Amino acid sequence: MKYTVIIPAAGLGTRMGLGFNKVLLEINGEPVIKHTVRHFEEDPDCEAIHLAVRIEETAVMKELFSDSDKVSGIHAGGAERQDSIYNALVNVRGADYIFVHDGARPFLTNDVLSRLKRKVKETGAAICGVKTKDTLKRVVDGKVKETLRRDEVIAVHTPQAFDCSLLKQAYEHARQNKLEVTDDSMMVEALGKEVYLVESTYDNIKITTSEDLQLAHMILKGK
Ligand SMILES: Nc1ccn([C@@H]2O[C@H](COP(=O)(O)OP(=O)(O)OP(=O)(O)O)[C@@H](O)[C@H]2O)c(=O)n1
Ligand SMILES: O=P(O)(O)OC[C@@H](O)[C@@H](O)[C@@H](O)CO
Repeated sequence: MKYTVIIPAAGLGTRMGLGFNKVLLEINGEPVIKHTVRHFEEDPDCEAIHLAVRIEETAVMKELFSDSDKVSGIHAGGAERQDSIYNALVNVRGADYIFVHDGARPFLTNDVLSRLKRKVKETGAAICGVKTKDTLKRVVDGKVKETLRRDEVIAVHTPQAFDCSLLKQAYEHARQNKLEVTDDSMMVEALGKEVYLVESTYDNIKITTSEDLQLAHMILKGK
């Protein structure tokens, strides 16, 4: 199967507190976004890579990927992650499948990618995630309302993989209905479509806060 990947990288990285976009932070001598994009550069099934970037960072991103044949679109990001992805998505043509992967998740593995490819081919909508290790409770105003059934709860990661026409339909529907989402699956779920889960790895972290950076260095050391 062949696919196109959209990588949103147009955040501010506010929770990292660096004062600049965390995807440009160097780990192991290279910006996070370079590590992330490499997984798709090296995957023969990935035909094209589309990035959504902050307008002020367009030049630096173009420079970072100037030697890439696969990075075929660098698009202006939007106010929210979903706006950034939309701006890239409307420019994707001729793809059967679209994968969406956070620019801030640099530790994807080939096994996770392979599982997603198999599942999306079979079903049209596949996401990845891991079982949670802690007990999970729903808490409102500091008071426990309920304990969730852990066998029914998953911490969801990216990539998330979809049939191209389904994802485009889901994004248009979300825009028309002003849906605010935190992942792409939520838009497809809103259409009433089934989304299937495959296993991710605990290392497939999103670099979000400064603790994640320490974790990132440990993951790299272990590789
Ligand atoms: N308007 C936005 C917001 C986020 N992202 C991207 O979406 C991914 C996941 O988002 P998140 O971890 O929330 O990143 P930031 O928005 O940068 O972080 P923060 O919320 O702390 O500012 C990141 O690769 C980020 O660059 C994006 O492309 N456009
Ligand atoms: O923290 P935010 O809500 O900005 O972004 C979260 C998303 O990136 C996240 O839901 C996916 O990576 C899937 O976990």
